[in-house]
Amino acid sequence: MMRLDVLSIFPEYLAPLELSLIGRAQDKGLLGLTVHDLRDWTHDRHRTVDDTPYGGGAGMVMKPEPWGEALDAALGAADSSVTDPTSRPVLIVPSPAGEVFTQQTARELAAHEHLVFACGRYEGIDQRVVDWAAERMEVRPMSIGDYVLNGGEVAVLVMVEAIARLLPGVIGNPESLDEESHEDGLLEYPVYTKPAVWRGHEVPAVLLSGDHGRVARWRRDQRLRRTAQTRPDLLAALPQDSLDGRDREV
Ligand SMILES: N#Cc1c(-c2ccc3cc[nH]c3c2)n[nH]c1N
Repeated sequence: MMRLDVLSIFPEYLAPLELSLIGRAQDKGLLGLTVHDLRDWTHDRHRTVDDTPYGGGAGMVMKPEPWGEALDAALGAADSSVTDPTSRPVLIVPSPAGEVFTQQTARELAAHEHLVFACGRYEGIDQRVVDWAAERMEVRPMSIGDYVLNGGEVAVLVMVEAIARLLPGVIGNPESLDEESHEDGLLEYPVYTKPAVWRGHEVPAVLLSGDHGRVARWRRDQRLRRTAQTRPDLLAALPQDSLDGRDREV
């Protein structure tokens, strides 16, 4: 069972992870999620987690001491002598300066036994926390996209959902993971359900034909057209042998 620990000064921000698929996966014992309040590792009356930046500048920086104690607790008796990389904890630090989180990243991280997420706020976490942690475990500063958020919690919601849904048993029908956007480099095909006509818009006739071969070819064509139109960069990145000659004529 994968273990996920999330450290934040706003633990209630992670409440949505108790819902739906992720919540049911926890109930089924497919993953273990613990959200920690970073302030539990402060020792002053005001439960202080931030201070002014060395070198001056606007805003505040998150103090290293609470993070050090919180990570000690989250890592517990993590056995640093373990050689299998997927058995060692990974510390994921949401940051606009991190590597971009993609479906490939989600697949990689879904293979690990223990992920720890450190949600920063203010101007960020004192860099020494990352440097200290990197002496003990894999540390991956991670960005969910080229825009600026106010903290790491939203990014953790995104990453945990993208990772957890790949774990065996979390998604009811694992076949629904196939042909999803970004799973194999192409965008997904358009989907339709009843009624056959809605506000003058008809379902494509091929989908009513009962000819599974034709439907499969149509869906493949739609994926290629959509990708070429909306994300040509993804087409360009596809391995040469993944598109047959016909595909290239899209
Ligand atoms: N991941 C990610 C982020 C962030 C981010 C993450 C953490 C903090 C802590 C203070 N400000 C933050 C912004 N902004 N944009 C992204 N893609």
